[in-house]
Amino acid sequence: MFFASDNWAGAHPAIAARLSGAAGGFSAAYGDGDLDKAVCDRFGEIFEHEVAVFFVATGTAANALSLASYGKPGGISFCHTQAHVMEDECGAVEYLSGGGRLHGIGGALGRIDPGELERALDRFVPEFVHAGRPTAVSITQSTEIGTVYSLDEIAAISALAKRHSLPLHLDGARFANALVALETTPAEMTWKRGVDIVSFGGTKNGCWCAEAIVVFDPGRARELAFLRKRAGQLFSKSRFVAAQFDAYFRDDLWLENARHSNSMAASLAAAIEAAPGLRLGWQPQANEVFAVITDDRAEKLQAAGAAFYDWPLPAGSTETLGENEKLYRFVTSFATTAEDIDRFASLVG
Ligand SMILES: Cc1ncc(COP(=O)(O)O)c(C=O)c1O
Ligand SMILES: C[C@@H](O)[C@H](N)C(=O)O
Repeated sequence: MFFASDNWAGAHPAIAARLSGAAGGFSAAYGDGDLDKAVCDRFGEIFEHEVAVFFVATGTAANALSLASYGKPGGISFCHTQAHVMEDECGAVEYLSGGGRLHGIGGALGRIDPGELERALDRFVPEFVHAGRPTAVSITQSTEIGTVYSLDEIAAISALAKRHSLPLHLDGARFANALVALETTPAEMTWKRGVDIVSFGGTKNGCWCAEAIVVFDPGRARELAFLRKRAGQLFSKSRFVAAQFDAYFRDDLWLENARHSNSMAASLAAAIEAAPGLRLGWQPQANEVFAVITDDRAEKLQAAGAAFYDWPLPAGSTETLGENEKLYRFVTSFATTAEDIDRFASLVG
């Protein structure tokens, strides 16, 4: 019963097999191989748009390089106050953008509040050097607390960014989970709603180690090519990332994995709601479940083998924690089974 993170899950067997299958023979290196090109073309088909694609090793690299590619001296990227780029990337954005800053915007349940974003952006007077200057807006989809922006919410944030001539970045470490939750298409959830650049995550959804930056304006690609190399993120044997995405997209495995992961989260949430003395922090929309549990019961669950950990209450939460209660985060994955959920339910019942 490992609910600590989908980063704990292994690789899907089909992806592992494809990776091994790509091991033999020779292929041009550094992204110039036939498989690299075929997979990049596949990204274009999936997004229904001409794209430039850059494989990188981690979601942090994808986020930091995406925002750095729009960086300028005094640049500021706007993100949610509890965004991963703000709280869990060790200053990667600031470092790779040569000193760019992050400005946190509030909003309930992990989603940027458009009114707060508008007020923050309106405070910046062009060319007033002392304050620096906005360079990008970044949203996380699905968010760090398992919620999802609706298509209209993405469009509203994008409209604000565009009013200030800013690009919109989407941290899609869990892109597939959000996509199937909204039952929409990659095009509808990105460029058709004004998203300019995507950190496209595969690692948490069945890949060994496969992340990609997807750029809808190929004119910006040249900058990213140099930023990626300088960051040490250009794989020499990039065919092994391409092979993973080849299997990931084949027969819509990526969507099947995400649907399974989300459905396991819904089952886990139901088990929590049915359990005496436990309660959900909020309804999950993707593959992350947050629950309020007393310390003693959490300890018993962890002693029985359930891996999960406590999490700070999100901004805008109406939840109040009792003296011996904490909020805990549970993350499901393609590898979570119904037996895991049943075992958890039997322990909390
Ligand atoms: C929302 C979000 N974005 C980005 C990342 C970064 O991914 P990585 O840990 O591979 O750098 C994570 C990590 O799990 C994440 O949860
Ligand atoms: C750092 C931690 O939050 C990681 N991104 C996870 O989702 O497990």
